[in-house]
Order: sequence, then structure tokens, then C-alpha cells
Amino acid sequence: MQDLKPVDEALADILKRVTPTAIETIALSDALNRTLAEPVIARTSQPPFNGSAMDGYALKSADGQSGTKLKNIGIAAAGTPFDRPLKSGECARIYTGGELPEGADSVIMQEKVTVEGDEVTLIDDVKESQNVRLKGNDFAKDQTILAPGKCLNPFDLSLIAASGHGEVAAYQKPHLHLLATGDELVQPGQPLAPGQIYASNGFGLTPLFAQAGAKVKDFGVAIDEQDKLEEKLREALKDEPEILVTTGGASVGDKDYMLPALKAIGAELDFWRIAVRPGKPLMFGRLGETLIFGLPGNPVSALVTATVFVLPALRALTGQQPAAPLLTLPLIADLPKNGPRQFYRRARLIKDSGHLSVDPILETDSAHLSSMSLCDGFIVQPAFGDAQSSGNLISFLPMPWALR
Ligand SMILES: Nc1nc2c(c(=O)[nH]1)N[C@H]1C(S)=C(S)[C@@H](COP(=O)(O)OP(=O)(O)OC[C@H]3O[C@@H](n4cnc5c(N)ncnc54)[C@H](O)[C@@H]3O)O[C@H]1N2
Ligand code: MOO
Repeated sequence: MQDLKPVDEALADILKRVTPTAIETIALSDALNRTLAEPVIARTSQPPFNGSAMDGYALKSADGQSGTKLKNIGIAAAGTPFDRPLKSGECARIYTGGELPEGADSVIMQEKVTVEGDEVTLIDDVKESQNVRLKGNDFAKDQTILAPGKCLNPFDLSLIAASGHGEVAAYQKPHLHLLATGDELVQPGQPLAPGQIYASNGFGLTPLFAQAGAKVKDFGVAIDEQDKLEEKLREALKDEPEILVTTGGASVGDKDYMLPALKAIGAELDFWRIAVRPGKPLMFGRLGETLIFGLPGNPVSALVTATVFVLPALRALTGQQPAAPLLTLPLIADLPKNGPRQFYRRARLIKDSGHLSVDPILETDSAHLSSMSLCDGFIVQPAFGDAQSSGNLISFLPMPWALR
């Protein structure tokens, strides 16, 4: 039997074939989950001026001894700078976000003064820069505030907006086309005839890839005839998507036509059969610029191989670090030893105690979807890995929704 290819080798071979997508300029409001392709350089300092962090009175800290009486000479409101410098013995009413008048270097909060007419008496000492947000304390004009490769989250978007940019340079979303195979597949919602099964793979794979930044187009189901499959494959490859993902027909049955069909339409296949469980009969190849992943049809195998092999390629296409970070966490139950394939074992993340731990799901059937719905990710158990006892630390691959 042909040797199985180790997961890390297969991943490295895949990533060698990936070049990031072209760069485009997009509105900041559309940039959530997009990957920065160029550094973001601040157009302004933040704050742009020395501003007050409190509602109170701006003063010279040299005047800031408890008991000092100061003359209030006017108001410095946010957005309306004060029109003359502050002299010794004077203070100005200031609101949170207001620019400090020239000559002032500190703010006393209003709870720490008594006021009679325009006379303000300090009832606490005030130090230099107290309650002041100094110009540029967050970031300085022309500073690089974010580097390329950052996948933008909501906090990043606020930072970029504060730096004065309404647009960013991002990697284009890769196109990913999906094609299922199998005479037995019926769309959910339709009646099921004997021997048929609902086509479930696309419903999980489409959002999995979309969440990772792909523009996904589902080309439906090809029937198990080689010429029909070739026709469907040509259709799905016509617009030269960055990625084509097929499911099913990857194994050795007489009706498993994926390998010959891909070869017949001119695809170059890099490997076939991986030391991974589930998902051994995975194919990877190329036609022109399109990367082709032939995932197994079994629903769990398809979802796991999509997570382990397709998502890293999608991340690399959009300029991100391809590897998903693994967590090292304690088990709360024993784990059996592993065989010759790296095992992605379904597991739940236990969050009740405030400490994270991993509860293995012992279901190993490649078609068992209830256990997939229960799981938050996968214990990554190496080939021939030893049995593990409760309390041992293991590697856990969390899915994006694991901490919800
Ligand atoms: N003699 C051997 N048989 C098999 C081997 C082997 O090494 N020797 N490998 C097994 C492994 S491991 C896997 S995984 C499967 C992969 O098979 P295929 O990729 O050819 O998948 P199919 O036969 O097309 O389908 C398998 C199973 O999944 C159902 N399926 C397919 N597509 C969908 C879909 N879109 N939605 C829901 N379910 C789907 C299909 O009805 C089958 O039940 O091969 C083993 N066999
Ligand atoms: O690799 Mo198959 O996915 O074990 O059932």
C-alpha cells in the first residue's frame, strides 16, 4: 500500500503552492476580518492635543496646593479651544475631552474644589499632568500602528479610524468553489427515497470557509459518472477560483471517480492519502492557478480536513500566518493510545470552573455529526501517541466558536 504522508509534510507542500491574493483598497467600514496588506501609518497624533480626562478646572500645577484660591476665567469645552493663555492664579472650567488652555498643565476634577462665583478653591493637591491626556500618548503622527498580516478585529477598526484613515489596503478575498459528488445525495427539505442521504457537507463547509474570509460559491452535486463529473469540474474551475474544494469520491470504490476525473481534465495531483484521522483519502492538486482539495465524502472527514488543510491555505492566501494556534490544556478524562495516523479527536472545552479543560468525545465514526455539533475543537494526538490520563496536558485545536 502507498505510504501515508504525514500531516505536517502535506501542509508544507500545500503552503508552498500558495501566493497571497492581490491587494485592494477598501472602506474601513467593510474591513472587519480582512487582512491588512500594507502598514497603517497614523495621519495624526492621538490625542491630537493635550486634553482633559475629567470634568473640572484646568490650572498651572505650580498653583496646585490644597487651599489655593484661583480665578475662573472661562470655559474650555471639547471641540472649542480656549482663546487666551492661562496666567498664574487663574483656572478655566474644562470638560472631559477639552483641550488644555495654553499655560495650563493639569486638571483638578470638580469634586475636589468648592466654587463661589468665579472663585475656585482647591480642596486637594494637584500634580503636573494630573488628569491630562498628553498629546501623542496613544500614538504619534507617522507612527506605524498596525503591520501587514493583521486580520482586523473591531478594536483594530477603532484604532485605524482614530489614526485618520477611512480606507485600508487589504488582500482580496479568495474565491472558493465547492462541488459535492454522489448519486445518493438529496438536498435537505426534500423527501428521502430508499438509499438516499441528505447532502450535509456544503452546509458546514460554506460558512467555515466564509468565516475564514473566502467568497464561497457552491456548484451543487455531481453524479457518479466520470464524464458528468469532469463536466461539473470544468464548470467549477471556469472562473479560475483560487481554491476548488470537492467532497466525496476520493476513496478506492469503483464509483470513486474524483482522482481519474481530475487527472482527465489536466489537474496535476501533488499527493493523495494522508496520515490523518479522519480524512485519509485527501487529494491535493492544481489546475493553472487554482488549488484543488479533494476532501473525503464522509461528513466528519470533510469538516476535519477542511479545518486542518484548507483553512491554513485560505489564511496564507490572505497574507495571514497559516498555522492555527494550538492550546495546551489539561484533559478531564482518559484518552486511548493512537494508531498510525495523526488523530483529530472531537472534544468539548469545559469552561465552568474559570479554568479551561478538555473533555474528549470518544465517538470516532467519520459520519457521526451529533458529536461534531457537541465538540468545540479537536485534540491533536500524534501518530502512535501514547494513551493519556485525566490531568495530562494535550494539544487542542479550537474552532472559532469554541469560547462562546
Ligand atoms: N476499501 C476501502 N474503503 C474505504 C477506504 C479505504 O482506505 N479502503 N477509506 C475509507 C475512508 S477513511 C473514507 S474517509 C471514505 C471516503 O470516501 P469517499 O471520499 O470516496 O466518499 P464517498 O464514498 O463519496 O462518501 C462517503 C460517505 O459520505 C457520504 N457523503 C458524501 N458526500 C456527502 C455530502 N455532501 N453530504 C453528506 N454526506 C455525504 C456518502 O453518502 C457516504 O456515506 O472511504 C472509506 N472507504
Ligand atoms: O479517513 Mo476516513 O475519514 O477515517 O473515515
